Amino acid sequence: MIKVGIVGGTGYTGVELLRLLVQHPDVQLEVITSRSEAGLPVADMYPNLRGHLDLAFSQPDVNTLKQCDLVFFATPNGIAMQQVPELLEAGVKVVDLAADFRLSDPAVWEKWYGMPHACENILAEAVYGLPEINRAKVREARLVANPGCYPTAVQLGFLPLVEQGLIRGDLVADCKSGVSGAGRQTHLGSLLCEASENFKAYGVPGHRHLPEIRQGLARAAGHEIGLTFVPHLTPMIRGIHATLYAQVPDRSVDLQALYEQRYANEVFVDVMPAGSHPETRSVKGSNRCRIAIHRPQDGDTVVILSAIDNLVKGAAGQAVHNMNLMFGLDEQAGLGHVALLP
Ligand SMILES: NC(=O)C1=CN([C@@H]2O[C@H](COP(=O)(O)OP(=O)(O)OC[C@H]3O[C@@H](n4cnc5c(N)ncnc54)[C@H](OP(=O)(O)O)[C@@H]3O)[C@@H](O)[C@H]2O)C=CC1
Ligand SMILES: CC(=O)N[C@@H](CCC(=O)OP(=O)(O)O)C(=O)O
Repeated sequence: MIKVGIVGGTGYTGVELLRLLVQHPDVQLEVITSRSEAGLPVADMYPNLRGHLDLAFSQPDVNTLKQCDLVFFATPNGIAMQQVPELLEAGVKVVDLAADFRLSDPAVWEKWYGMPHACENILAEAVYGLPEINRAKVREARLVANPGCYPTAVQLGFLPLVEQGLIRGDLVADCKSGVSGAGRQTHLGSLLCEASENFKAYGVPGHRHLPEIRQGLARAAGHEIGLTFVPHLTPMIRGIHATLYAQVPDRSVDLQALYEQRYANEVFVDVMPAGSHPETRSVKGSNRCRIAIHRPQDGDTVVILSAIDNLVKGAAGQAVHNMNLMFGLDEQAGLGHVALLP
């Protein structure tokens, strides 16, 4: 059994990790931290875990975490990078659900996250944990940077086009997220009266996922790619829906076949029949990304639709997938959940 710790067990991604890990055949949960709830049995706070987990929250303490084989950080940005060097030194593997190790250039990190990077020296060894691109590297990694939720949906949607060099001009990613994407901490925009019966764009001048998506697409293409990324907040709890636009002048390419071949061996990416409309509820609670390709009759514009659950494929599920790869387990272990519909 792999001994696992979670730093930040009271947040939405933390409790989603717990939901997945209590059902994982190869995992023993050792440590679940919370500064605010230390001492409280986890199942008292999250009754969905009653009967599945007999463990209390504890204060984050690096010496206790060193007893684990792997630690997930489900904490705000800037926390993991303060403890990761010591954990790696002690032989503990790490998956960070925050952004601390996603951007390879520390200057870009500082620009977008507003603080200097605490351990630039280990940035280079961190593997960007999108298994559909980096499976082999994740298998060898000690430190995995779990991708952001929007970057997961957008990169998986654009990758086959970008890898084949089929795109002309800039890309557009028009994305919508449920409110759980903002986390469990209190802030005005997440209140029922603010977020329900409402729909709005945000972060238009520049969202911190923009450099992450551009970095991933540039690596796939071998050169920089222009991208307009506009996130929106929708009145739902879970889910991301990305409507992606690309100029693909070459009409001779069978895009449906291209996508089907690219993801043929990817159990967590479902290329739907041509002309489908993936819905967020068709991935709710599951680790799937569902993708559909639309090629209108006229013009060069291709429209790709991509849907994920932000807390699963966009966070905790992808983190468990990465753990499975890092420990040579069945990739699907603990991730067999069918989406909740309706
Ligand atoms: N929500 C989402 O859809 C996604 C989130 N992410 C990322 O995952 C991370 C967690 O997100 P989410 O679960 O939504 O966040 P939440 O705000 O819901 O939870 C944050 C957790 O971190 C703990 N925490 C906060 N500060 C510290 C600290 N200084 N030291 C140790 N623990 C701390 C909190 O518990 P306590 O204060 O009691 O210690 C809490 O358990 C974030 O970096 C987020 O950007 C990534 C993809 C998707
Ligand atoms: C709806 C909402 O607020 N979503 C969050 C993004 C999700 C997130 O947690 O960011 P990371 O993936 O970088 O960790 C936001 O736009 O800031």
